[in-house]
Amino acid sequence: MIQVGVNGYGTIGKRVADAIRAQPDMAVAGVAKTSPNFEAKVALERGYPLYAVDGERTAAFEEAGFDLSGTVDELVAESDVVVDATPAGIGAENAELYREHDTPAIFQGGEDADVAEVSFNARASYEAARGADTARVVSCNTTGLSRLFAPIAEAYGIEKARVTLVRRGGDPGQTNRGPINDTLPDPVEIPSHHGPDLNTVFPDLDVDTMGMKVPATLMHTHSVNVTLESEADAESVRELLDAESRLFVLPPELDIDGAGKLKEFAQDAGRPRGDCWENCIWGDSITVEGRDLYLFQAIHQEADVVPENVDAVRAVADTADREESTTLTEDALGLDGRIGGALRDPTARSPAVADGGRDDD
Ligand SMILES: NC(=O)C1=CN([C@@H]2O[C@H](COP(=O)(O)OP(=O)(O)OC[C@H]3O[C@@H](n4cnc5c(N)ncnc54)[C@H](OP(=O)(O)O)[C@@H]3O)[C@@H](O)[C@H]2O)C=CC1
Ligand SMILES: O=C(OP(=O)(O)O)[C@H](O)COP(=O)(O)O
Repeated sequence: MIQVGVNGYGTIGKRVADAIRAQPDMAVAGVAKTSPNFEAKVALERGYPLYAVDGERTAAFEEAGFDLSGTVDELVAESDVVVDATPAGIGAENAELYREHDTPAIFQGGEDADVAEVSFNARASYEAARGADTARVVSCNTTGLSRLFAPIAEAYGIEKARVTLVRRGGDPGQTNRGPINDTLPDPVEIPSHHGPDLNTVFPDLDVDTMGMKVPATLMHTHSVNVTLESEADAESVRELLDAESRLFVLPPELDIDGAGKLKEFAQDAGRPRGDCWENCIWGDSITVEGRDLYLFQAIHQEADVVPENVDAVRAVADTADREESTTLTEDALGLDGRIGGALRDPTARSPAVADGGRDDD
């Protein structure tokens, strides 16, 4: 069993902890937070040992009636691998602690690329992370684009890619985020940070990205244009993408017009928290004109990096190759590349549903 500490139990950390717990070869050593809020209560109810970020915070947890197992320093000492899911910039501050303990660490996309040896995407850079001391799971948007570009580059070659990213303003619980009544070029500079970030995964990819922020919380939407190096047709591209386990090519008969129905579908299908771990590509949007491919995809920002974090743990622990790890991850989560797979077989519920994961306590 790989003992995994999760430092930062917010939007990403709580999902990663549940996904780790669902794996047959991993256990959650504990989770760490700064404040004794509802997520601390959920962590304890799910049976995760709870740690405070430092000794100064322990009194607040105790006053709120939450039992602590210690501080982050002790959590790192208990862990074979740490997943750092703290807010952007805090991960870099924590890097020294992980080094001191000689504990391999996985960082998130809010950190600069130089926080880690490898920019990680399971489809594109798994092998580069094997046995590394540090890896950074690239951001939700970069993860979504890496999953898309890897098979396209292998099958057709990419001469040039152009992406407009229509980004959600904040996550559903982030009441301090916006915009609430505007559509912003964000960042206004071109390329947005996503293009250079993609180049940390695909050094030779010629890609331009433009970012926006809009008053939405559910998902990001990407408008993608790829000039291919060789001829293709829409049907063969659809088949290529449909064969990828972390890409869900939406069939038109589902009549899903946006992120709202996607989330509803995921909830109806029994996905924990209504999470869409896969990229959701509108099949009808896949169009090829000459060597130009066009499509729209939705990225559930809270969810797509979750299976990637699980694979990153196996990569740095060097316990499995890419094929073994991604298969294990997907089987344990019930990630079927369809979202509605569970609907077709009512007895086949995701093991990660309802109780937060595998019950091995
Ligand atoms: N949200 C998203 O859509 C995505 C986020 N990411 C990246 O993932 C990372 C985490 O983001 P997200 O989950 O949204 O962040 P959240 O703010 O939702 O969660 C952060 C967690 O870290 C805890 N925390 C705060 N400060 C510290 C600290 N000094 N040490 C340890 N823990 C601390 C918080 O605890 P408490 O609440 O008690 O203060 C909270 O549990 C960032 O790098 C982000 O860029 C990547 C993809 C998508
Ligand atoms: O990593 C993300 O987005 P990004 O790829 O646009 O930087 C996550 O959606 C978090 O972004 P945020 O910094 O807008 O919360």
